[in-house]
Amino acid sequence: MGTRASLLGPPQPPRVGSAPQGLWPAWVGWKAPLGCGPVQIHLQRGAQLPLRDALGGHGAPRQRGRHDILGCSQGEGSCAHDSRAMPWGWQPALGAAQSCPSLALAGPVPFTLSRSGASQLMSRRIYGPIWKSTFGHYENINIGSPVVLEQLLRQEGKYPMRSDMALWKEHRDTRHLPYGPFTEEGERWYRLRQVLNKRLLKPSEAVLYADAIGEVVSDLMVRLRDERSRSPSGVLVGDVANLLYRFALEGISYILFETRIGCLKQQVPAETQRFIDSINLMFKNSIFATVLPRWSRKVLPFWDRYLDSWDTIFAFGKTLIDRKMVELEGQVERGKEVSGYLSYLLASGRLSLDEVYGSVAELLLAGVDTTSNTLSWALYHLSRDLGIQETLYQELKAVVPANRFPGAEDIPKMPMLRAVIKETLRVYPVVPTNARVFYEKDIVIGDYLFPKNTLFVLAHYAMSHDETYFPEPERFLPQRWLRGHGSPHHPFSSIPFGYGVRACVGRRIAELEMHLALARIIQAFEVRPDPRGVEVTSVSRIVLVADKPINLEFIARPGAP
Ligand code: HEM
Repeated sequence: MGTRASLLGPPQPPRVGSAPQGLWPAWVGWKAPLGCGPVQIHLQRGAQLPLRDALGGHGAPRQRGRHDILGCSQGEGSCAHDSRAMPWGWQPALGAAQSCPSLALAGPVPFTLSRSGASQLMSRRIYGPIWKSTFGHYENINIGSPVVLEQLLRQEGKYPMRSDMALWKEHRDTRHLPYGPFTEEGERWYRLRQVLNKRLLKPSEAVLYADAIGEVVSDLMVRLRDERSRSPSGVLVGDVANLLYRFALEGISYILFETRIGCLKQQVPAETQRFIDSINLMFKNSIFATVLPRWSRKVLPFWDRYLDSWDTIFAFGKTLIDRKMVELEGQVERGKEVSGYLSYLLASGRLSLDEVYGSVAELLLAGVDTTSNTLSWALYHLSRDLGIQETLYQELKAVVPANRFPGAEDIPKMPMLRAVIKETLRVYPVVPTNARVFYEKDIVIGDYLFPKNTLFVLAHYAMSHDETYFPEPERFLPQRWLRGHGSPHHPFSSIPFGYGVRACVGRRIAELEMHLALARIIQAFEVRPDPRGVEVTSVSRIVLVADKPINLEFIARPGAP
């Protein structure tokens, strides 16, 4: 049955150590080896046809042109493909002068990786809606069309798998810790998600955290005013992503632990700072663990540092959870009703205490860079398009009286506010590449059958920048999401929170945080660009981040509460 057909894709990169298929199985901008050639893949049915012919009627592979365009001629140049699977298909790209807030403390790392989704776009343009790429011995099938993506994702089974997260699992296995929602698979994952989803995923349940988030937003505003007043002009805030990182970490910690951890204090508590440093160290050292051969773990310090930083992350969570346990026991003894997410998890009786430790650590990690970077991009664009910002401000003024702050009940009445976040996530899908492995069954797309365990890489950046669905895709136009405006787009063309039962569990919390914070900032300030006119672009580093600090001016609005 199995036959070989040429499938377009970049040439074979060299092997760099024993990149595990998992956390970041493949990500370094690699040098093209001698003898770049068309990549072969086993396909069944429709034998001998290039896959792109079957899908879109494109012509035969333009092998030479492909190499020229990708700067991948024999023996020189480097192909920095985005299309390799990461934690969720993410790619870290460290080494630029500025860094993602969570990585900033770790200092520069000697790797420079892919710039934004440009290479995804390039590959999609050259190869069509679906193409193959390889890294070491890993073969990826890249999906760059929402039509094909829909065909693929509609075939998901009950237990979808993103990628095998081997590196994270290694830590849990070494330390005998349970897996969380990212690392767990199959039936056990399903059971975990059923518990975690409750009290997080339904909009009506997420809204219960509005007061907690409002409290953290108030502290963000205090910090923002403080930083601004300390600038020479009295209005400039440098590196807003850093401030928003502290906001997002405080917000998600407050929701998860029902405890404030002091990220927005002028002096961050030492315990919290150690925890923040450990997140950075974990990401940094996992990069070494991905690219360096296994034997080097015994002779170089990165592996121990990787494990140690995870231990600190878990220990931080464990301390807060244990503290809460004691508090809860007291409350239950006094016959008091318990509320809050952690209380719910602990009281549900459906997770062991160990499972709660494992899940909370992974929820915490997922909920910080994602929201803070999205908010930073939204502010960056609003500062550059004062017309859009004014429309948003007028909407806000019409809905929220000047004597109070915006609340969760106002959000449904503010379509422009929601459109700004949607458009931000379209232009900067914070997870630019996701992945799926269908381990339960073979997959049919068009005329082709992919054997089970094929790694599909979902090129979300390319899809949400496709002009077929989003005219002038590089322009920030929130109005395209407003009813009666803009052209219809394919439902799978921009899915920043993923799809189906494995989609983001924190979506509603993230949206609530972003909407409330943005509304409060715009209510209080007119946001203007850095007067030095610094142009910022995106780079893929685990999540899509700014390539340099975003500095913005915050001009107080008269009469703001
Ligand atoms: C702008 C904010 C966010 C974006 C764009 C985002 C995006 C995503 C995406 C694309 C996925 C993969 C979905 C899939 O494979 O189909 C995901 C998974 C996940 N997200 Fe988020 N996320 C955000 C915020 C959050 C927050 C605040 C939390 C924590 C409360 C969170 C927790 C998670 C977890 C635990 C998973 C793994 C779910 C699983 O594998 O079952 N995310 N997110």
